Amino acid sequence: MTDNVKPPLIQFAGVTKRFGALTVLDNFNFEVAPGEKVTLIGPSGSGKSTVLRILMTLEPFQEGRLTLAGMDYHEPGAAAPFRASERHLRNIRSHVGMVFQSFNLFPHMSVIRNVAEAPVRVLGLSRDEAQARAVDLLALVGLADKKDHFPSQLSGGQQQRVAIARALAMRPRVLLFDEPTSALDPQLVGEVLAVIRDLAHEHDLTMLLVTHEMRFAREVSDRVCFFDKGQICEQGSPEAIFTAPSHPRTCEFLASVLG
Ligand SMILES: Nc1ncnc2c1ncn2[C@@H]1O[C@H](COP(=O)(O)OP(=O)(O)OP(=O)(O)O)[C@@H](O)[C@H]1O
Repeated sequence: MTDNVKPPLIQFAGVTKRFGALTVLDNFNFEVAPGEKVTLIGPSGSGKSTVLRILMTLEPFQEGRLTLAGMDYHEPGAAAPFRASERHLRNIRSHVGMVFQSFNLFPHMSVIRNVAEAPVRVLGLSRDEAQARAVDLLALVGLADKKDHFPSQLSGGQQQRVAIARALAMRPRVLLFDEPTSALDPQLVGEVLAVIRDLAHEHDLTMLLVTHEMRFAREVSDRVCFFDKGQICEQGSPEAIFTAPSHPRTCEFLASVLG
């Protein structure tokens, strides 16, 4: 009989992360399979964003092991805090896309250049190749007609859709979303969630999301993890977590956010 279980794409093994005296992750273990869509939910300050920021190499961690597609974040003999050379971190980062709360577009570049720039500079694509890729991705997020606009000419929802296209342009192994709609006016949230929902349903991309949008988490996730004080207290299918949570902290949290 063949074993169909794929090795994890992401593996946190006993990771500890401290900010000075504050321990945010304590011996944290977490795996994500290729193609899986996983949502982290939980109270403010529980460490959800820190997990994404570590994956994006924006934060070092002190103990344990983290791998992405078999690549170890730490290099033997490399110095703290990252215990990896800048070159090594850059290589890992090129496989990870991240969409932040604030869209962080380059204000002086047109929309198409915002999307095409990193594939040229980091991946070495020709301008023509990168622009063709950008045109396709702008069509995917419904912004083909805005390619020559500048970020200041777009709504927040449109800017966030450009940020999604920009992250996809690097063809990442994993796409991270850190509260992608928190900075948006309520009437603009839907269009961004719709783009992410389509991506989740139609692509085999691995996605890790931190969101306070519970209905959305339920719709897009293969697995929902409830986070509290740097630990996953409970995890399971959206159905299991939202309709039959078993951990008292999950029940308390969901009662507070769902009313
Ligand atoms: N750069 C930093 N320096 C010091 N403490 C930090 C730093 N970044 C985060 N923290 C602390 O680490 C803890 C976890 O923060 P994190 O942002 O990961 O939580 P979160 O679950 O994503 O919360 P939220 O839902 O509010 O974004 C918090 O207590 C936060 O104050």
